[in-house]
Amino acid sequence: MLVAIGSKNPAKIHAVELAFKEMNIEVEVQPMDVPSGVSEQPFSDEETIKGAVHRAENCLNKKEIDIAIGLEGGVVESEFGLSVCNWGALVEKGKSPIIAGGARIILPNEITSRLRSGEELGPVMDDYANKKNIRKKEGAIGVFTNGLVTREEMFIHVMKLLIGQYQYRALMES
Ligand SMILES: O=P(O)(O)OP(=O)(O)OP(=O)(O)OC[C@H]1O[C@@H](n2cnc3c(O)ncnc32)[C@H](O)[C@@H]1O
Ligand SMILES: [Mg+2]
Repeated sequence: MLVAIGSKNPAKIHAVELAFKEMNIEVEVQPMDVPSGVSEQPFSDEETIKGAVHRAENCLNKKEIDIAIGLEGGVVESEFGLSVCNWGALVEKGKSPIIAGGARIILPNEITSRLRSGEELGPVMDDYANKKNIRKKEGAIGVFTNGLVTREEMFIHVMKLLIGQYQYRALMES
């Protein structure tokens, strides 16, 4: 089975590959550079979900692919502070998108204030931790959980929520 992923970010690509592998489903994963159709830094669940769905749909439009995955990161305001959010979409040709969300944590104020003034989480995290390309590696969630839950691991969980729902739908339709 050929599965497209609408990103070239290794943390996302690995998560897709590892999730299918863990579930013993053989797939060829094809990373594709596609637009998310939302801002570089989505600021709500709705915008982040939209980005995930657009990424997946744009893969389907581009090539003869049966299933496409979109994974999108964003932030969400709350009474307790700004949290990271991550959403995934699995899109099958001719069917409605399957959607699932990932674990979230509240970001520290020094990160939050910079995001509220228009900066993007990726570069802000690199600056804060004095590292390069955190978004492609452990992610903000990895930094602030002391490496216990990485961005890849969080996306693997999102992928399992997507694949499980995909299998359930197939079962119900059979
Ligand atoms: O190449 P793409 O697929 O776009 O991957 P990305 O790392 O840019 O990730 P998103 O576009 O999905 O995330 C939106 C923004 O939030 C940033 N971001 C999201 N989650 C992050 C994390 O865990 N650590 C660091 N930056 C993160 C990211 O760099 C973007 O600025
Ligand atoms: Mg991005």
